Amino acid sequence: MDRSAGQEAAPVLSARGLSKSYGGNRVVSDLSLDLPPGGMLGLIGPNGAGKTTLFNLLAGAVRPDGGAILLVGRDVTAQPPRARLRAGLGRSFQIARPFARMTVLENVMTAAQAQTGESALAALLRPARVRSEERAHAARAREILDFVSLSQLEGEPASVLSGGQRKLLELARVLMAEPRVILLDEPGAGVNPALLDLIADRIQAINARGVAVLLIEHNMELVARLCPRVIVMAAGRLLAEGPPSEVTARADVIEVYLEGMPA
Ligand SMILES: Nc1ncnc2c1ncn2[C@@H]1O[C@H](COP(=O)(O)OP(=O)(O)OP(=O)(O)O)[C@@H](O)[C@H]1O
Repeated sequence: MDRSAGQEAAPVLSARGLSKSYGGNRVVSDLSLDLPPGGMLGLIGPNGAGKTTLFNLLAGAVRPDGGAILLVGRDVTAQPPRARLRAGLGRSFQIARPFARMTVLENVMTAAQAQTGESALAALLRPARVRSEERAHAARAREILDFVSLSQLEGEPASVLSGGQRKLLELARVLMAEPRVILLDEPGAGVNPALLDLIADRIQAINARGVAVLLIEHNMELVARLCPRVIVMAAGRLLAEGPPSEVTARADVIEVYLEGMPA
């Protein structure tokens, strides 16, 4: 079979038959997905569908009961989050919790993948090298803060940031690790419309630089704006996949959303 014509590039991130139960409750069930390099895929579904648990599995925060996760073609299922981060997998959290007393700049710098400066011993033995690495991290953190429009707040404690600004800071922290794929958990939740526009624009810009994005989001306008394709999860399973307008018009998708609504 000739697969060269129209052949898609190998996925940057794949889930193969992932499952996870909590106390007999199957939260993720035989779930598979592929994220192509530089792709942008939405992950939608009603509350409790298992979306965040899937993120936890992909990022390594939770071990699956079954199935496998491949990052750039390598099986990382047994690897801890830090190793996956080093291999290029970044993630943001639904509830951004910056270090409140640290400055905005320091918050971004702590997300750098420390090399020499990671150990106190290195700081003692190679202080010049550690200092020069710190300067490089600060310069890069400033570039990223500029990119997310938080430069003016770099010296302020993170505690002064609004909800939307915290989401931007979270994005900046993810970028500091120079990921090739990012998992974004509800970047638009609780954000005012003006900042939402900025966040959407920045996510698009990150994706345009070749970073693949898997995005959990309840705001369907935002999903439709950002994602050419979405997958729908319901009760831990993959229910549907396709362009947002097609998927959200499906009767089975509408039904699972309605089931979660108060009567
Ligand atoms: N650590 C845990 N222990 C027990 N049950 C859990 C745990 N984590 C998640 N669950 C359960 O798994 C189910 C799926 O939760 P999850 O947070 O993954 O859903 P979600 O699709 O992200 O929901 P939402 O859109 O509300 O964030 C829920 O019923 C939740 O209570």
